[in-house]
Amino acid sequence: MTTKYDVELIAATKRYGNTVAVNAISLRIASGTYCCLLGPSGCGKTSTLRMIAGHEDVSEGDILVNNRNVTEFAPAERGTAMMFQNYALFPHMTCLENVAFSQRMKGVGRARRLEMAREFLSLVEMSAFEKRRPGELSGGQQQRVALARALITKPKVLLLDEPLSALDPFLRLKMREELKQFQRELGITFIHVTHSQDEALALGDQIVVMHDGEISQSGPAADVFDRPDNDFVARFIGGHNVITREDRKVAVRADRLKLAESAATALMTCNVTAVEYQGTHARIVMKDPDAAESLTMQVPDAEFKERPIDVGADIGIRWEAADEHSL
Ligand SMILES: Nc1ncnc2c1ncn2[C@@H]1O[C@H](COP(=O)(O)OP(=O)(O)OP(=O)(O)O)[C@@H](O)[C@H]1O
Repeated sequence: MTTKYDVELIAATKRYGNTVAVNAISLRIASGTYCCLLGPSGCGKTSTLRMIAGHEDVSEGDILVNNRNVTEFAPAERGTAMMFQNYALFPHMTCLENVAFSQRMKGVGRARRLEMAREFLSLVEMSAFEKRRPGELSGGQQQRVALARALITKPKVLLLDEPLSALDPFLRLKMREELKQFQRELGITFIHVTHSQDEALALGDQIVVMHDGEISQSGPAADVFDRPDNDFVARFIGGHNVITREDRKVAVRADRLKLAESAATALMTCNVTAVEYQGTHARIVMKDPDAAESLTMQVPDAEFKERPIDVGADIGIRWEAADEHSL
């Protein structure tokens, strides 16, 4: 079966004056999938999303949505909808009016557009709040209204710019689950910008790691986590140590480093600089005296209780050859 792609970027570049925010990136996003654009601040994620949405001109290259070249199209003509970081709801309108707004702009009659808006408010379980204004809602509720407002345009692709960043940690997890559920139920493509590795791993069928305006790696979440292509991805995606072994660099996951049983089985000796107890495991930060960088090891809770490790101790560590990933 051939894969169908909803979004394709062909050597897309975004320049602001002399700043190259996005440098000739090419990317394909399969239909009906959840794609996360992940990377540190300033790497070009938002510019990429805004080029897809049509809120930002493309300096060079092309954007295809549903196999149509939309590079010169206005945002409303692209088959995409955008959900903004601060939700951008109109404060003077009720939830119902906010959701119905795009249909009013399209000239849909009042009765029909309110009926449609009610349908989408019901989809996000916000029917009971239709008469409230955004200022009278919690962050999570505002987010649901913003989602209904984006979905009412029946987009092929929903673009989400840091949609969870304004929420407290508890609500963030709950809304994260809900976004994934909506995406599955609706079967449309979601492209979600985040700087959170956890969020990208939890949500993304495809993760696109960006760095300095370029794509460092793109692939299924488990591939990007288990088989980082380079140092940047290994470090950024978290949970990996980059270790130099006889002039080659390897990545080893923090949960795959072990305390050596004896000096003879140790591959390295490190000095412990920090110990953080984290409930299910302890996070041990240590330094190889011959290297500039720190290493991190995760020790399961039971093991840590049996063999506690103190700051300042010199410990031997090892790992299995199968857990080494060459960079
Ligand atoms: N309107 C603009 N004018 C000039 N430079 C800009 C503009 N918008 C973004 N940039 C620059 O382009 C680069 C990429 O910015 P972008 O907002 O796409 O990054 P990002 O990865 O989304 O960052 P963040 O996570 O901080 O939002 C940055 O160096 C930024 O300073």
